[in-house]
Amino acid sequence: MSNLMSSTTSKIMLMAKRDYCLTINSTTTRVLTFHRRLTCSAAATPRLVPNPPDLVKWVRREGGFVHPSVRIAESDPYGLGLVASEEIPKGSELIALPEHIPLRFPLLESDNADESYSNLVNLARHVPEELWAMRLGLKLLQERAKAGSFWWPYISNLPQTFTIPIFFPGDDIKNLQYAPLLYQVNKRCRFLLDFEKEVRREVEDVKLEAHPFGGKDVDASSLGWAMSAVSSRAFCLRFQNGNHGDVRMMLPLIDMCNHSFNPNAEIVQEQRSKDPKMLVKVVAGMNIKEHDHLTLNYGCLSNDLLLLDYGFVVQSNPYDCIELKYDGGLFDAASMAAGVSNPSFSSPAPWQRHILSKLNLEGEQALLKVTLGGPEVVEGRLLAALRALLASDAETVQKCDLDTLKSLDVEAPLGLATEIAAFRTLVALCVIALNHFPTKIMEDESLLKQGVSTSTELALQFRIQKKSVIIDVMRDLTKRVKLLSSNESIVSQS
Ligand SMILES: C[S@@+](CC[C@H](N)C(=O)[O-])C[C@H]1O[C@@H](n2cnc3c(N)ncnc32)[C@H](O)[C@@H]1O
Repeated sequence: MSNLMSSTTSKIMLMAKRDYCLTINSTTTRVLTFHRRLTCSAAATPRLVPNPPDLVKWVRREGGFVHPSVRIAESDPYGLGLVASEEIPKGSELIALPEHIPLRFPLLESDNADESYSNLVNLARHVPEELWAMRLGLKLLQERAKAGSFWWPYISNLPQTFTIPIFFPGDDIKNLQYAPLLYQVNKRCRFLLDFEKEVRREVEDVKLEAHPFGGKDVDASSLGWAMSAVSSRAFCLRFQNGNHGDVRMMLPLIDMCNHSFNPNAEIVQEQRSKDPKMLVKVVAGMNIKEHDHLTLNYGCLSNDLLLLDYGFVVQSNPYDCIELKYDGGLFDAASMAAGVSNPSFSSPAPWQRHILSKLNLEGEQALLKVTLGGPEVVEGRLLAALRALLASDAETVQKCDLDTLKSLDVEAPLGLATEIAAFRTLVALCVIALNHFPTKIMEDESLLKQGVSTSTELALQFRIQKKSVIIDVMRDLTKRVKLLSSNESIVSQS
């Protein structure tokens, strides 16, 4: 329960002042500061410099290919995007980039032997794997600071600000109303503040030639900018040859494509396209009409990840879900509210414990986070646990394999009564989860209508979507209970 929409006030939060800044335990430290207001409207997505060089021309000049009917254009409300100025047939090559254009962090010492580079690699070692975007962000900052960088035509076209929650005013972080996301935002803010100190310590006595950022000061704000630029734009390419594995890189121009779960374009890698000159290509996945925006699928991502890494939320996102903690006390309470007498979640029998261990819901390494929503509707481990713990006898359960217990497609593997009890418990859990949100969807919607800042709008949209996920799960399960109950009454009548 502790993980579920807790109202715990976070110790670290971003506070709204005239600019955006970050505070720790109420001691104001101006670190993440932007002199322009956060906004995501297209016309107001300022780039790093007012009139950056033409990116299309640069890619072509460097040996890349850009389809003659592809243009950079406003893509309201998504910022800039790529648009077809004429019809483009399915299968057409849209963009191709040679090996030297993507921006990556080559960790091979021989690739870059100078001292400033080794210092950069040393800094990157302080970044945990899950914050990989900061590692590549260090390389981006190095190139941003370098006079005459090869990538300046690309970097100067990057947005000046991002609508990512680490830059939200404190009130809007709270407005998200969802503990798992608040936890991630706070963790990232804390990391940036600590990393700022680390970077300053490491470069303090370094001479100018060896300075990773050409002597320029790097604070939490610029680190946050770089991390956000990378997390919202980098792609992960998979290499089969040369032991590269997965490599994250920034793909100039390709990263002007906005996201859709039904994209009209796709990325093809050099191995598949059999064109050794080009590292990566974008190809039309369907016929693209004149004025259509080119879109790529950034991945099957929940709104938590979309907001945290990209700064936007998708309505009715099929991959959105809510997190719950598997907790005996909470599940007993939900089960009793659903009309089950004497549920055994707090004190499972030894055979039930055995199943919980197999589901990794018990034991030292147990993973207690379970999810509702998304394509699965109920996470398989959670469904199997409910079915097994609400079943009356060990024998019936032990006859079923774990995959059957985990599947929502297998109807009532332990009998109708157990299935109805499991679904009713889930519906009661949904009610508890919904009641944890301090506001109702209708209140959120009327706040949205009042005209709010971009960060408030994003926070409101995010929490509306989370509540909608819960309501959709409740609807789905209630329908299943009704169907099962009618089957049950047919069985008892006959
Ligand atoms: C890879 S960049 C795409 C180019 C970007 N629009 C620009 O102006 O540079 C990703 C960013 O575009 C915006 N974006 C992309 N797809 C979006 C979508 N479906 N809804 C809202 N914003 C989107 C978000 O700001 C995201 O962080």
